[in-house]
Amino acid sequence: MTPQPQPNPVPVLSARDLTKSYGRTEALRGAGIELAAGEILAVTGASGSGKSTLLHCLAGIVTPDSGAVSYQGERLDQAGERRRTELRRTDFGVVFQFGQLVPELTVLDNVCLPLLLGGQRRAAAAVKAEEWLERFGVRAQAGLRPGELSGGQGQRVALARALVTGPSVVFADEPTGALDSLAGEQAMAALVHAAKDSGTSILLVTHDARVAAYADREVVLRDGAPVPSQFGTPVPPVSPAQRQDQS
Ligand SMILES: Nc1ncnc2c1ncn2[C@@H]1O[C@H](COP(=O)(O)OP(=O)(O)OP(=O)(O)O)[C@@H](O)[C@H]1O
Repeated sequence: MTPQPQPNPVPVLSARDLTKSYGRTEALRGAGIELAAGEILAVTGASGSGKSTLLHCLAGIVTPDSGAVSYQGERLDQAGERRRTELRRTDFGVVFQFGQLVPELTVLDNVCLPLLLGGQRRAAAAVKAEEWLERFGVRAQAGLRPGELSGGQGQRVALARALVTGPSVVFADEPTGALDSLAGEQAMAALVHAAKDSGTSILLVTHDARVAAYADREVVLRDGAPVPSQFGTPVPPVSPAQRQDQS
């Protein structure tokens, strides 16, 4: 018998029985999920199935109507806005489809920003930011402004900014959704490499099977709840050669 994937006994992040409605729309209907330390989990599903809402609840951006969200044993759904903002600054990294870089700041300053907000000195922040720009292959662009970057470069800068604080969890909502397939592949490969290197967990929302193939495990949402089981199914490994074939 094929062994069934088991949830990590002490997940870094977990949610159970989440519900969330917007007016009469039930975005989440009893959704549960567990994310292990260092795990890359893809949340997939049709448009409107509740993927982004689930990510927002897990990241403490949205408060569920009912159910529990726990981060390292702390109830996020019961935490105040100040604590949730603090966690997003210190423990979580967030990246969306459009990187949301600050257009007036240089690439380097964009990546320094979360460190400066966390109280680090500028010189130390710049050293760290340059390291992460290097890891994502965009150090040469450090002095440019976001408007001068290609879509792929901009998204890799956004990923560097999400990881520069050394978060435990990165929430990535369609991080390659605005990119062509090659740029998307490069950004995903860089993200997975960096996360595995630093032991960062990633919650990855995507509707793209090729992006989901980078994950360790996949949970499919349908109508606001996971199918077929709360703990998801492992994603079959996809070799780089197969990925090339698919692009
Ligand atoms: N802020 C909001 N106000 C009103 N309705 C919302 C809001 N956010 C989400 N919804 C609704 O909740 C449902 C789930 O939306 P959600 O964005 O979570 O789905 P999704 O799976 O991420 O979709 P997509 O893949 O299209 O981004 C949808 O019917 C959506 O219209």
